[in-house]
Amino acid sequence: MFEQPSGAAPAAEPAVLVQGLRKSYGKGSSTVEAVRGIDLRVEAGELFGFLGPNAAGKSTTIKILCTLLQPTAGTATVAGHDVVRERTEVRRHIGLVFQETTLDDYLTAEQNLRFHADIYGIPRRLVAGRIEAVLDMVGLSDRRGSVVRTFSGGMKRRLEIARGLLHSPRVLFLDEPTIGLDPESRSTLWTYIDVLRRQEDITVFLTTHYMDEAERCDRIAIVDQGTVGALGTPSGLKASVGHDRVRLTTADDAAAAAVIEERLGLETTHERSGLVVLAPDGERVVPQLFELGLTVRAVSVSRPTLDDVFLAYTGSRLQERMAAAGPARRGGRPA
Ligand SMILES: Nc1ncnc2c1ncn2[C@@H]1O[C@H](COP(=O)(O)OP(=O)(O)OP(=O)(O)O)[C@@H](O)[C@H]1O
Repeated sequence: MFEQPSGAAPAAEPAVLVQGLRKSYGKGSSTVEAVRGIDLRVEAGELFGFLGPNAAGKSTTIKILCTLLQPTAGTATVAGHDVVRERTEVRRHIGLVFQETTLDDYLTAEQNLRFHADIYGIPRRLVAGRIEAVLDMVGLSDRRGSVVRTFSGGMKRRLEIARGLLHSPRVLFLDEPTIGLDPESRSTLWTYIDVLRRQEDITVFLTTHYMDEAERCDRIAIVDQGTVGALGTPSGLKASVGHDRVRLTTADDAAAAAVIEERLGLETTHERSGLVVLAPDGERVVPQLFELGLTVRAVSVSRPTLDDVFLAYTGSRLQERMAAAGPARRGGRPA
């Protein structure tokens, strides 16, 4: 029942395996069902994304996978270890970067990393080399001696990723890694995430509400109200919601619609912007429109986006939901 990543043979042991996962907070009438039965399988080496609006249950799921919360029901394994019964083993194999920063502002970048190396019991002879490697990976080697409070938001996030990688985890969890960063820092951070995926044999599991970040993933799960609405590759999910849209302005849109439907057998709709032709391959339709002898004044082709996928599977647009939640709701708990 689990969908495999395209092109890759399923590995013997998945990086993450979740079955029937549920989590409720509180008791009685104030119970919040944050996760309502999630199943998923993430293969080793994947960049897997959890895409969803505020309060969808993304952070709750990630916290369960990182052993920081106990599920109410269901099971989950990470790197082959049960998140409830084998917490120590799970923790040894994972790296975490959460929304809230947990760096010590008064220590240097290197001191923060050494502190982490001590906690994880990384053998002393390996520590210097490993610190060098992870700082290099996130482009902070030349700032190793600077105290963290002098860092920008983007640099801090990169240092946190370096720290998460220090003990060579098999799965790196990133909970909204670019939240609060400006567009340039977001883009820089993604450059480094790409570098680390090339250099480390690692699975990355991330949560996001940004469509462009979801596009970068090998596969994504669309999460809403504690359940997975859809799961697949970004291109597969987009293909699953249907057709390209060819927008047209003609001398007579009603007459054009009739000709297109009759001669090309394609469905049309009228929108404020003009006539829209729905076609499996929009680019092929454009020359056919001219061959029909229509007086076309403007034409454009657009493909379904992940936002269209989100709409198809949840009944509303992600950005509308985020806007409705408001800036004060970001990362917050229920009022
Ligand atoms: N400690 C808690 N106590 C009570 N309710 C909680 C707690 N943590 C989360 N919730 C509730 O569980 C639901 C899911 O929250 P969660 O943080 O998992 O969502 P999310 O998708 O990560 O959202 P965000 O993008 O805002 O971080 C929300 O209704 C939230 O208010």
